[in-house]
Amino acid sequence: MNFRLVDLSAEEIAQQLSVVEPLTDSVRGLIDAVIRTEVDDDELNAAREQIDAIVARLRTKQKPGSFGVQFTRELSGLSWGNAAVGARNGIAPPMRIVHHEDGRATCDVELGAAYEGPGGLVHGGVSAMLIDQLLGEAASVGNGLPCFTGTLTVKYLRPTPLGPLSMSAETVRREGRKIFVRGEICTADGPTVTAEAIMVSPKELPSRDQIMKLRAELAAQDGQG
Ligand SMILES: CCCCCCCC(=O)SCCNC(=O)CCNC(=O)[C@H](O)C(C)(C)COP(=O)(O)OP(=O)(O)OC[C@H]1O[C@@H](n2cnc3c(N)ncnc32)[C@H](O)[C@@H]1OP(=O)(O)O
Repeated sequence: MNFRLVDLSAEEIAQQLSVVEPLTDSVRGLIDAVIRTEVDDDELNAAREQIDAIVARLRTKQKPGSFGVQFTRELSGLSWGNAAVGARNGIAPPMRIVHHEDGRATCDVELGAAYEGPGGLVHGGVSAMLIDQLLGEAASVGNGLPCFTGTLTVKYLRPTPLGPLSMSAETVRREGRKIFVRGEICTADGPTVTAEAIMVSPKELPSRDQIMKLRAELAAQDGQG
């Protein structure tokens, strides 16, 4: 797993997010506009040239590979490339704000044209991804144990319309490193999707000793700087 410590304060993270989140929203706007625009072919070609120029501008300085998951010294995870919730990922549905209360995770999301499967309806794989993420967060944050999805079972009760949706997830029980969770996606008329999962906290997570060693290395770098 691509795991890295970064030396950023809460203020520095907030500052970076204040720049990155509007950029990601603009990318989401671009994706939506490309799907729905009715301008003519000349306009489409002109738009493509402008988009290619922006891509070239961003590529002048770029990380190799993926964003990975960076952790602060306080061990907050910055998974900004994440497919479901990445702050820098315009493909990720806009579901970054997740509330945790009494072991229950809840989240509101509004899905537009980019998430369509059947006409006017949410793609089943998108529903599975959204609920998988929330189930994982309920298991991980609710139990203080970082978890991977072991088994995910999704039941599509009725079609999920594009538009505003609310989601919830909670832990049902825990057996050692296995956390059994359940959740649902709802419209104002009630659930459209229910899901159950077994989330497993991997035995090969970086140990506390490894994390402390990385923190000590960062502190030593500070001393040299
Ligand atoms: C805030 C964070 C939100 C996170 C949301 C993340 C959502 C994701 O997308 S995660 C990515 C998708 N998932 C994966 O890629 C997982 C791939 N699989 C793996 O990495 C491993 O197989 C993993 C971590 C599931 C288990 O590995 P490991 O720690 O070696 O488990 P292992 O020691 O064999 O088994 C531990 C227990 O879990 C059970 N178990 C193992 N794999 C599974 C499974 N796939 N499903 C159900 N149970 C399982 C075992 O039976 C065992 O149970 P028991 O203790 O009762 O005998």
